[in-house]
Amino acid sequence: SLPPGWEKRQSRTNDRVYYFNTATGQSQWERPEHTAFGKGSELTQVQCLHLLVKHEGSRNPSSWRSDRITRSKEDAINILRNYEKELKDASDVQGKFRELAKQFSDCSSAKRGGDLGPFKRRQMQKPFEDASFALEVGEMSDIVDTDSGVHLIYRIA
Ligand SMILES: N=C(N)NCCC[C@H](NC(=O)[C@@H]1CCC/C1=C/[C@H](COP(=O)(O)O)NC=O)C(N)=O
Repeated sequence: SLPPGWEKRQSRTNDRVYYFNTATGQSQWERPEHTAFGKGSELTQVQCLHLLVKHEGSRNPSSWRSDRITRSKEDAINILRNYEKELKDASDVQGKFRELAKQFSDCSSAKRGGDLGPFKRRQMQKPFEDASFALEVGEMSDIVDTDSGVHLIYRIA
């Protein structure tokens, strides 16, 4: 399928197909490889999965998994590093991510495979927002640290 923001159109002058960039309004013959909202243009919203591991310093150290989360931040990071290794070896990264988030994420989004739904800037804590908006679709973050705990983020849209 085409990268987000592009439309395939039929040229009237000759029966060739061309590609229309709905973000900039320009057209081109070549099939686009990158999203129409290139690095330059401002992304207004993204959709990400996340896997949150809380620790004793989390702003809300409890979750559907545990009434009182007492693990150290260091242990939380080590736990995420193990998931990160598993994900990097996975053939279906998104499927594996949803599976791990469902089982282990300390966020209520676990029941949706870690899916937070689409969000705009200024909705999530800043480190999470910055990491999410810097990802390409299909890319996973490094470990991200917020007041909620430590996260892995996977951008899906
Ligand atoms: N718009 C959507 N879907 N929900 C509102 C999100 C509010 C936002 N939340 C976060 O930034 C944390 C870090 C990234 C995800 C997230 C989820 C937190 C993590 O768990 P908690 O620390 O709250 O116990 N659980 C839900 O909010 C915030 N500004 O506090």
